Amino acid sequence: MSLPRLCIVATGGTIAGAGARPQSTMAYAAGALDVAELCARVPGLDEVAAIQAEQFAAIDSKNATPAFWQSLAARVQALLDGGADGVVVTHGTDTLEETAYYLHLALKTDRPVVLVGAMRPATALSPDGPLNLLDAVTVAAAPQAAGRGVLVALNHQILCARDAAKTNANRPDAFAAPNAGALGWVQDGRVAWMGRPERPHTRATPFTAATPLPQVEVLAGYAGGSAALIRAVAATGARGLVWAGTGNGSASADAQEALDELRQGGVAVVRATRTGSGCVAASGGLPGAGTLSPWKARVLLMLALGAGTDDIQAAFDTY
Ligand SMILES: NC(=O)C[C@H](N)C(=O)O
Repeated sequence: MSLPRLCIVATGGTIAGAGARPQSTMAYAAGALDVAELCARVPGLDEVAAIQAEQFAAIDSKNATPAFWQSLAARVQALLDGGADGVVVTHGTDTLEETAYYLHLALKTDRPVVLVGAMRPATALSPDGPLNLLDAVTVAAAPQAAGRGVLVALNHQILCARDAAKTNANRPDAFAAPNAGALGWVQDGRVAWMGRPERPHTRATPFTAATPLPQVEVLAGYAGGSAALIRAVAATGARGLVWAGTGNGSASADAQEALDELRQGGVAVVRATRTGSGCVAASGGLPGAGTLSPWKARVLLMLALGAGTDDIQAAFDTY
């Protein structure tokens, strides 16, 4: 039986990080190792799939931008259209959840696309990257991965790109899907599936890598926060603002007044929560982000505005 033909698209991050001190998970250069070195550190990779590897970028994911998402999506789409059976993207963990959700909404494919990263650099005493990469390739090679949209594989878990979130700054088990749980698990080279994404993704959205991504900002609510920051958004040229509100997306009386002014001035404002989990409904004339985190709500708001969507709440209720 022939092996699936997978592409590994490397973008940098700690998974490709190298530092001088083996105990350091802070002082290292993200993206220092190239994709050939990354693959060479994973014994057995070529027994799971026929791998074609390419270096797309070598960035720390804190420096990822919407333009980066678009060019990455265009490249992954080209590889899939060119006949790849699936794609694994190695990525820094800091903004992996944003890139993953963007790809989940913008790619037009049924084939598996799996994002993977690591919390410890490749030169650490016990790096988590090599097993994470082997697991991600194992997931992308699994026939049942097809049609589940973009997946995130780290620390044995398979998460839906819509729900995956970095929930810890240091630990190898940093990723979770607080509102949804795992779609599956990888253990000893075997994949156990637990669920499928409920909401439309990939082929079932109107978004593509060519959808414009207008500027959308995020501001957070906190005790004594200044409404002046909210008012200042109008002058930045932003088309949208995600309000990472306290509790269920609430805003102080001052903040609510400033948010209303912004909305009346034509900026699309969406309420989300700073709590890390839960569901935010529409309130006070503002649409609610539902179970999306503020960062994911920003991705969807950019795409919805870029696609000319009139009913923003409907987009949040759908995707
Ligand atoms: N663990 C990591 O990958 C963090 C790194 N700063 C990055 O996002 O590129």
